[in-house]
Amino acid sequence: MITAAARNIEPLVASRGQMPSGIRAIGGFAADCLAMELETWPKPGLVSHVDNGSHVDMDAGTFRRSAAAIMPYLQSLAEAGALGCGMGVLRVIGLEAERAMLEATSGVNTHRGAIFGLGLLCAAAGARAGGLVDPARPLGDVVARLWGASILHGPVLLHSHGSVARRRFRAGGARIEAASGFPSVYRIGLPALRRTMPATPEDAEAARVEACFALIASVEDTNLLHRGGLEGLRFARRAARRFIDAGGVRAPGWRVSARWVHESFVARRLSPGGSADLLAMSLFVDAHDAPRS
Ligand SMILES: CC(C)(COP(=O)(O)OP(=O)(O)OC[C@H]1O[C@@H](n2cnc3c(N)ncnc32)[C@H](O[C@H]2O[C@H](COP(=O)(O)OP(=O)(O)OP(=O)(O)O)[C@@H](O)[C@H]2O)[C@@H]1O)[C@@H](O)C(=O)NCCC(=O)NCCS
Ligand SMILES: Nc1ncnc2[nH]cnc12
Repeated sequence: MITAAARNIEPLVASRGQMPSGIRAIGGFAADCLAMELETWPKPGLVSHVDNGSHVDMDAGTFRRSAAAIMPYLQSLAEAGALGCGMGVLRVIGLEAERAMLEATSGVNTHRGAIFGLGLLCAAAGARAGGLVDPARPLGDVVARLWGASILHGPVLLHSHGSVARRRFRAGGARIEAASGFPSVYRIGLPALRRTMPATPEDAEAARVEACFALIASVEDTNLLHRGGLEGLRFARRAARRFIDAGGVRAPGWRVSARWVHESFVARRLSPGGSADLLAMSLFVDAHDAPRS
């Protein structure tokens, strides 16, 4: 499928038919990672196939429509990465993806953070599969190396919830995370996924729950700051940390404790949307980067 953004970028269209199949699969797999994030429960305060968490304006259907709408743009980002495009082109595609998301959700922001972070990882996967960088280099390093400086010095959204929270609380947010090569993915999300070593589909969901809680326990999530201020961020991190320190999904009766944490977030209207995005990114990286020996 050729997106409006890709129509504006002639080399992308001209070379699409010649893209190796490994590159052609990147966008679809990234959308699968968004679906796996959604199909994870209990996830404190977040929307899932089971309930709407702390949200009244979106449900699982909204997220599914959003993921389907942005999938072709994630694929365009992979192809742009394979063609060696700079941040200017990636930003055009990213902004088009945000518009497609808002159209699919009737104006609700479901995946802006994921479009940005997962989108950059798709571009990095494209660059690596296209032979533009060392094939052993982790995707996060590829993002930092190829686009880190432009991410930090690019235009800033002045009125987003995230930018208000970042200014008010001096938080880093999605741009710092991406420009530094996604430390939360590599140091927190990915190790949590891998240490729980899924053997069955049910175990795979448990591994995603573990990674989600581990991320909430450490990420400076501007969504939590937006909804709950510093108090909300601290509450969320402490509750998630207690769950992990008590053994996480390896503790007997973990589902009951995880559900209790989920309900305590809903009672406070807290929603760690940044950690949800980082969970999807961890799943993407888990499949693309070999474990370090
Ligand atoms: C660079 C942008 C991402 C700019 O966005 P912004 O200025 O808003 O920056 P951040 O605050 O840093 O966060 C943006 C979103 O990223 C997620 N996020 C939050 N904290 C982190 C973190 N520490 N690390 C990584 N990611 C993080 C989070 O996204 C999720 O939350 C969104 C829902 O938010 P909101 O609408 O506020 O939701 P509600 O609480 O529901 O609102 P109300 O009900 O109260 O009304 C959702 O999207 C999740 O994904 C942050 O929101 C970027 O947007 C940008 O510059 N884009 C331009 C395009 C571009 O450059 N693209 C590059 C190539 S793809
Ligand atoms: N499952 C989810 N619930 C709420 N906000 C999110 N942002 C990204 N994924 C989310």
